[in-house]
Amino acid sequence: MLKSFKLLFNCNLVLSRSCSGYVSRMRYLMRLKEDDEACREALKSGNILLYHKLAPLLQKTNSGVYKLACLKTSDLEHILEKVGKDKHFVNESFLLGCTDKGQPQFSLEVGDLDRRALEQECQGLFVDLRRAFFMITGSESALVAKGQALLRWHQTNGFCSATGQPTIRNQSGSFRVCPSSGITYYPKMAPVVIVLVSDGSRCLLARQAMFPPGMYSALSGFCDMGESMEEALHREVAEEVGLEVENLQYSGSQHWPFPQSSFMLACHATVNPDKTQVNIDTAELEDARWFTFEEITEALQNPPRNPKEEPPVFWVPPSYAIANQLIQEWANQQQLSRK
Ligand SMILES: NC(=O)C1=CN([C@@H]2O[C@H](COP(=O)(O)OP(=O)(O)OC[C@H]3O[C@@H](n4cnc5c(N)ncnc54)[C@H](OP(=O)(O)O)[C@@H]3O)[C@@H](O)[C@H]2O)C=CC1
Ligand SMILES: [Mg+2]
Repeated sequence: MLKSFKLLFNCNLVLSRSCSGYVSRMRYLMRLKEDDEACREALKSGNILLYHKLAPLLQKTNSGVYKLACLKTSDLEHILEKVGKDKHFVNESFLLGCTDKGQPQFSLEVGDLDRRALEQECQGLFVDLRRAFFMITGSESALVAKGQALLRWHQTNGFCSATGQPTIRNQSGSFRVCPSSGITYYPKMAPVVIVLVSDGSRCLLARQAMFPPGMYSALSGFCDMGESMEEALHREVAEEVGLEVENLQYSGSQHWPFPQSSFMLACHATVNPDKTQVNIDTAELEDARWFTFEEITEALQNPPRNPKEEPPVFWVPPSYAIANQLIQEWANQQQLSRK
């Protein structure tokens, strides 16, 4: 009894400590978003992710793998001066978040500066984001995507859509405002549903003509104005493959930076095993097919190393994509039900 009480007490202590750490970090970030002066101050001791025309800077570690480059602000000021730019340019950075230890993180676009000179000074490489996703670890993927998305949003929201006047950012970059109309613009994501449809023993994957050769993914589509996630899901499956789904089960969500920021809402769904005949909307999809557990397991176990150079006949999106999570979950569930 005493032992279990102690255990409970210790658990609560750990929970409340980690919780208060999380809460204080979120409150700190909230203050940086609201207080320009505090944000400028935080930048001085922060880390900055660099992007050249939206391509993030990666650095090779001693062990030969690539990681996202996070430069100290003071180091970056020095580098900027070396490539002929005023060091105060760092103030153009946007706040992304903070590390577990409370160190603020920012992103900065340096597309106007000489790419090669910067790469040399930073001992790194600017890499297209899609390629970068194959080179860095999963935990860095969300941060690098967020950094790019925020930069892109600011680049395309420089003018008020009501007055045509330039909008002005706050220091953190959490909004832009039009001084003339008073309209405040906040960074936006477009909601997208993504669904893995199963008939009980197979799952349905599709490909668009623009996908890399051989890659099939779960069905997806943008939500229409005023639609719920469930309505969008039913509609997209009906539109794209002519099927009626049931038993929707929420799986998770993900911010997706391509081609603009999407907010992916991922679900599983089933169809009646007697009604699995697909009728493809060829304007949207090049192909849609039912895949067996064996085909899926093979694809999950053997992801292509370099899909551009040696595309396999069939492969699924890589692990950083939420489509991969859906496919993994489906395969795990199939495995359990076969035991
Ligand atoms: N993370 C993941 O695992 C996955 C992510 N995705 C992402 O999901 C998103 C949507 O997928 P997709 O199946 O192509 O979508 P849809 O099935 O809705 O098809 C795209 C269509 O939507 C139009 N469109 C483009 N942007 C928007 C918008 N913001 N709102 C409404 N309609 C729009 C396009 O028109 P137009 O003719 O102008 O191009 C195009 O006709 C994409 O960004 C894709 O990259 C998809 C699969 C997996
Ligand atoms: Mg679609």
